[in-house]
Amino acid sequence: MVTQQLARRVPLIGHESVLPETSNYLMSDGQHMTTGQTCPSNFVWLTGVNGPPSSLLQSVTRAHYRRMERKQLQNGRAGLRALASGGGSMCLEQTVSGDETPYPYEMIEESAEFLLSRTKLRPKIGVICGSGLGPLAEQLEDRDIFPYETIPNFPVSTVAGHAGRMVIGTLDGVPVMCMQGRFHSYEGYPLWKCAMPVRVMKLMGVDQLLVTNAAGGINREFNIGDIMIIKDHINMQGFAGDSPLRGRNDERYGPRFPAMNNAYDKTLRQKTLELVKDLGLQDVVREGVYVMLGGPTYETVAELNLLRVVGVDAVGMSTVPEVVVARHCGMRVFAFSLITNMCIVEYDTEAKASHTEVIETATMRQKDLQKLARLIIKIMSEDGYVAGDE
Ligand SMILES: O=P(O)(O)O[C@@H]1C[C@H](O)[C@@H](CO)O1
Ligand code: HPA
Repeated sequence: MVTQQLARRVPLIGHESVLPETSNYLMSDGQHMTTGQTCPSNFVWLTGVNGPPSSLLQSVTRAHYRRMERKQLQNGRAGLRALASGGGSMCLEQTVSGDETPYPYEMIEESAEFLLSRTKLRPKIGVICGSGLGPLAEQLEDRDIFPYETIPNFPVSTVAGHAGRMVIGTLDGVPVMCMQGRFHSYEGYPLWKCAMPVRVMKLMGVDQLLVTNAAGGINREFNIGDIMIIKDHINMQGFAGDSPLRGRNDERYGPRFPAMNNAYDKTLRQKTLELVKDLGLQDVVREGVYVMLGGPTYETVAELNLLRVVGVDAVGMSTVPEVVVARHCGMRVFAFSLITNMCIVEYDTEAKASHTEVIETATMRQKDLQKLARLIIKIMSEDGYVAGDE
């Protein structure tokens, strides 16, 4: 409460190096600083608009600082860390690289505990719904629904076709937690933040993950509406030095250098391929290699030609960070792409890739996608995989 009032009442006024007039500053680590002392160089001051809100500021505790920090991170204005307050001012440390630092274990734990304390279900299977694939979550029964903005430390979805809710419920009696909407790096989120919900799932007890996405078909044998089971990926952003695991490694999740061969579980793929016949989907289900590009632009003809040469079957803008984080913490992963459009590889055409086409194809294929998702969840639950089983 106090932090919200602060956020509204105190504008940013600029940089100072010496503490202003008020004599006693409470540091976020519980220490005091006094007038004339020099603050560390990266900081800014907040000062009351209509006179000093001193009683308000003095009542700001360390917990409030932390909450404010999270608000700043969530609002995308990461990098402001409460350092000291007193009288009419508050000193905020500017951590310029703040948003590059993955959330500490405790913040992920806080999100997990928030959800666990509000649902009776204990899902061991997680699902991430891609663009236009959110209706999968409508299939769940006994649902507890959590809009992302209500979950501590969660980013928010900003893309059409991504509702932005965590839905926990049962599918054919199996408890499942389902992200109805995901986060992409083109929305401005660092890769670790795109994938942070996977760690929340992990701390809630999830050990198998079904990841879905919409993708453009590069393989010329594919058709719009096909479903490609992902057998491998090319982590293009990894080539450029970015990774959701970049930064200090937390061994509580997994090792510094996780293997990424067999990222997409072979047993699950084989069983699914055997059983799609029973769903009548054998003619539309394929296997292939997915590449993630950063987006939000769709690809140029030259880029698509390059991707085909290196063995890519479908191209998208997601999934890889989530899979990397899931594999790092020992989850078993199955992923599929809905081929929502065929990539345009001719120069001489007026045709254009569009998100409208992506959503329309996804809407058209909902029923089959739901059948397939049910099948995969059944296979996962009957297998009874426990993290680390491999
Ligand atoms: O979230 P996914 O990967 O399913 O969404 C794809 C990639 C872009 O977000 C969008 C482009 O149309 O669809
Ligand atoms: N390219 C990249 N991402 C996509 C596409 C595409 O053609 N279709 C759906 N997501």
